[in-house]
Amino acid sequence: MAPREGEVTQESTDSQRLNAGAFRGYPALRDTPLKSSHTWLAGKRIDDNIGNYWRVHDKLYDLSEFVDKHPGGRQWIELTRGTDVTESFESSHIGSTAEVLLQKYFIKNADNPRNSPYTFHEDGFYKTLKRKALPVLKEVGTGPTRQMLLMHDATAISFICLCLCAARYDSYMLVSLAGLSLAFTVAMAHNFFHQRDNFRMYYFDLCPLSSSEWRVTHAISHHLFTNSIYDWEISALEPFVFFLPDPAKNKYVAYLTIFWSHIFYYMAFLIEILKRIVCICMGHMKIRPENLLPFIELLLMCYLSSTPTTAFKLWCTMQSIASFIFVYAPLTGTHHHPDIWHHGDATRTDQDWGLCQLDTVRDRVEVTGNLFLVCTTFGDHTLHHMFPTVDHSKLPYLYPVFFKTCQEFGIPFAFQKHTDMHMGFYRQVINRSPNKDDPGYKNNKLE
Ligand code: HEM
Repeated sequence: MAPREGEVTQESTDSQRLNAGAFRGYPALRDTPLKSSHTWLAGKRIDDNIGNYWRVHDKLYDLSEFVDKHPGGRQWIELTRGTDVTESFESSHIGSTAEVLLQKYFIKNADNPRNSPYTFHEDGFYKTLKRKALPVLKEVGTGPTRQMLLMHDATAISFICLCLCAARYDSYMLVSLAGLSLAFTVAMAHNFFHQRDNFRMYYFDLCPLSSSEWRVTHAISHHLFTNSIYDWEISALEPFVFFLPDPAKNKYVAYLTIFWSHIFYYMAFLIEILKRIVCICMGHMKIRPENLLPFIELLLMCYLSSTPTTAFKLWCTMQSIASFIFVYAPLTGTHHHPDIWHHGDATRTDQDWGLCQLDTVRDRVEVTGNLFLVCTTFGDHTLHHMFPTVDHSKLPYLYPVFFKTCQEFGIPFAFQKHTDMHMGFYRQVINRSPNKDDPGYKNNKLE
């Protein structure tokens, strides 16, 4: 698709193979070698070009006074200064309280059109769905159920116990179980870092990933611009894993991806530590207290194990197993398949944000209906993308209104089989042919 009028061209270079699609320009700093939340936000500030304000739709607001008052926590507002937060604002709040409050901070109308192509029309899919979801959520609430809290605390406690026992007895069997518990704990913590500040979101930091970093690279970037060139999770693995259907994609590298993606699953957590150290040294990040949790685990294991070398080996084994389990499920089960929209594929004419989200995500039938499997393997993913701040334990209540809205808008929503999604992931990483068909569900199933 041709770039729109007024395209931001100063950031584009000849080395960029991809066009901007429906966005105004190719994202600034997208191809920087060390990709982090810092570089993504810095790039977005350049592209959105609104100075020190916050943009919601076509208006600019000064939220400086609101940072400490935000019920969702100061970080969401603080981090997004100088950017267009329309998608975050719309998807994080279900009722009208935030919208009414926002008027207090109005400064002026924006001079330029939004960089993002997504729309939120009152009669569009997303706003209609939100209106239908509101009475349901008023009745059941948006926060976690007791079962959810107990399940999460139980996996966290079992992780700590297994990790310490593994070190005490130098046991690779126990440390493998600790790795499994860690993966479950971290996956469930993903549910919590999307919500208002709460201590369970820090369970995410029990592994070398960072909840604070993921609020940007995952909650703000991936969730709002899924599978587009603004999705950090798409650009972060390039050039090793190239998800976009680019005809210029190197065929041999693409096939090799199938091989090295398996190594990546194991290494992701350990690579993250090296990346964090480099980012801290470059001044892109500050050490946060929760970042020290994996090192505290290592120190405790050194204290209990026969030798520090054994403890280190056990710790690396535990983190690698957790890494494999945590990374594998979302990567192969949610967003990647040749029939799912990726930047470069034909785009729908109606760019309603909710409809575009539907084009980029699928749900596996095998995990739906089981809260533990949903939370540990990224199930109920479509509804989670529509309502990221609603707890996973409350999402099932939204299926009736979701199905009804899909029916109203002629969307033949259907669950997929895990094997279809799994094979689709490998087909997508070697896929070099952009989809010319309209995106969306086709004949109710993926091939
Ligand atoms: C930068 C974009 C923003 C993000 C990512 C964000 C995120 C969040 C989150 C995660 C929650 C907690 C939801 C929950 O757990 O129930 C929340 C609640 C809330 N936020 Fe924001 N927020 C943003 C901007 C704003 C702005 C600009 C306002 C108003 C000026 C606002 C007002 C509120 C209010 C009133 C709540 C309480 C729940 C509600 O009434 O919807 N937020 N926000």
